[in-house]
Amino acid sequence: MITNKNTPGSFDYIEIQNASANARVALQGGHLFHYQQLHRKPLIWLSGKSPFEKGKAIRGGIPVCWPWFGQHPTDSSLPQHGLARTSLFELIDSQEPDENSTELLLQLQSSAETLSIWPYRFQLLLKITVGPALTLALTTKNSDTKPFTITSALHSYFAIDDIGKVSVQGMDETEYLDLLTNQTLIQRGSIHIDKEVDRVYRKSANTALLLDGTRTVQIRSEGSSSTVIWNPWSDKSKSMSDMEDDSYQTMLCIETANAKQDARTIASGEEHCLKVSLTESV
Ligand SMILES: O=P(O)(O)OC[C@H]1O[C@H](O)[C@H](O)[C@@H](O)[C@@H]1O
Repeated sequence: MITNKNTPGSFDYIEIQNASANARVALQGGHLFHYQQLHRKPLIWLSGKSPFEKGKAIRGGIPVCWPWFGQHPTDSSLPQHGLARTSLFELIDSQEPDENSTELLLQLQSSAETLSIWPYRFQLLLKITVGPALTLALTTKNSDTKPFTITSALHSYFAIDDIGKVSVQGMDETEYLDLLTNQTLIQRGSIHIDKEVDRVYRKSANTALLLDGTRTVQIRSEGSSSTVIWNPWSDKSKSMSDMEDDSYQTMLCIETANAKQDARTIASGEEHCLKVSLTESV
């Protein structure tokens, strides 16, 4: 079942319920902010202090960072993580192929407003499939006459039981850029988090595993060879108005990205798809 809903502040979202899972997707940002398999805990984390306000990004869920990830490369006055996450997408198609699966197709197209921030014509399509797995496929189509270069991320916030028990597998021997120190290092073994972490793993494998002591999540990426791992830890959580002080203990971002050297140049008329598929097992 697909239902149009809105919060008391008139923040529009779509609620999906089928035989295997339920989910919620805001039209602002094409932002999935809830996904939960039947009889399981939510897989995707959402801050209890997240604003649902027009023009402000939701804290949690899977923000679409596009057409740049992080700070704009030349103009730091432009919004962090690009223009998509605060722009209004439209729902252009929805399907319920069987009782276990629901598909939404959302679109953002260039407009006078986007052109004033980023001077290229584009069509951005986000296909979200809610079922036993959660899949997001973000397709960038260049409808301009000149090529453009994007960085981007499907910035997934995972709900976890206890950050102290988390390990992320699949990055052994992978080079990463530590965004906190600007050092390039090599990962040895699994990733464990015991402090603030903000890293871009380069040439990362297509599959990573997140284990938190109670469940395992398989993260399969396509069209991406960079993965961002982020946990703000205690001090930064306290400094962020949209996070609860101890929320760093129950969330971890593992972001399927085209970040840093993994930027993609798309020729006029061409397209690029960044995709992630999440499957949970106990
Ligand atoms: O606060 P936001 O703009 O949502 O960004 C949240 C985080 O996103 C990514 O993980 C970046 O690598 C971090 O540097 C940033 O702090």
